[in-house]
Amino acid sequence: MSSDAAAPLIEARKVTRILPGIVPTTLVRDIDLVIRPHEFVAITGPSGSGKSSLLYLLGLLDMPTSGEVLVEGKVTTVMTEDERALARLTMLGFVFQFHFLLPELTVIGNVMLPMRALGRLDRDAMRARGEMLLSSLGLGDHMDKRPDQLSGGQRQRVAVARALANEPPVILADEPTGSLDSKSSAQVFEVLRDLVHGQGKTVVAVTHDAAMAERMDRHVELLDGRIVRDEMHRLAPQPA
Ligand SMILES: Nc1ncnc2c1ncn2[C@@H]1O[C@H](COP(=O)(O)OP(=O)(O)OP(=O)(O)O)[C@@H](O)[C@H]1O
Repeated sequence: MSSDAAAPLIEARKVTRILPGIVPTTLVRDIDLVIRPHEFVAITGPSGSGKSSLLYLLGLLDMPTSGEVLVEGKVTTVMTEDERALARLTMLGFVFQFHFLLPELTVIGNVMLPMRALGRLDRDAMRARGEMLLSSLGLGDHMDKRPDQLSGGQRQRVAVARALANEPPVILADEPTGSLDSKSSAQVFEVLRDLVHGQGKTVVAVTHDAAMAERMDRHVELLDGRIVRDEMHRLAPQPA
């Protein structure tokens, strides 16, 4: 393995996030965490332990009160908002518990949104890429439907396709199976697992599901905003 292959994709260094107020709320405290290529990382912990807050900080959707988040070795706190937005669009894909698809757009229209925001492809190329992504996720017959014509599991797979639109190396998922029945949940889990083991992506997913966390490669557990466990279950697979 070259040293480049193991270079961190995302790194939190002594990250603390405190919400100001009459009684300030500490969301996470003193988080040190290194996310490397091809990792499949579960973030678990009791309700209110700071899982979503940590994911938002790693995803540059929120800023630390102190400490640094680095993306590909670059300190993001000193970036301009435009530079952070570019890092988000190119490096990170997001999947949330509730899919957040735009109801007025078709499935393919939703998947093309991040490509439009980045503005690097023309319309035909965006559509072709969207079709390829949706077909690869078993949604080839649903591209021109609206999100409300799909099942919950299908909607969540559309959300995964949208997260992959700009080919980011990292997918951050907040309870991606939290609103699904067990069959759809298993399907979405397999999609995420294949992103790592089949396509060499990195997936970091917040989950309440202990069984799901045990099936992922690394398990980070939070309690009261701090990391209390960080275990590798198995080595991250290297791409062929
Ligand atoms: N905007 C906010 N205003 C006030 N308190 C907040 C806000 N966001 C989060 N908190 C508090 O910060 C703590 C951490 O919240 P966070 O959502 O990160 O936890 P979590 O582990 O993801 O919880 P859950 O599993 O219930 O989603 C909680 O005590 C929460 O109530």
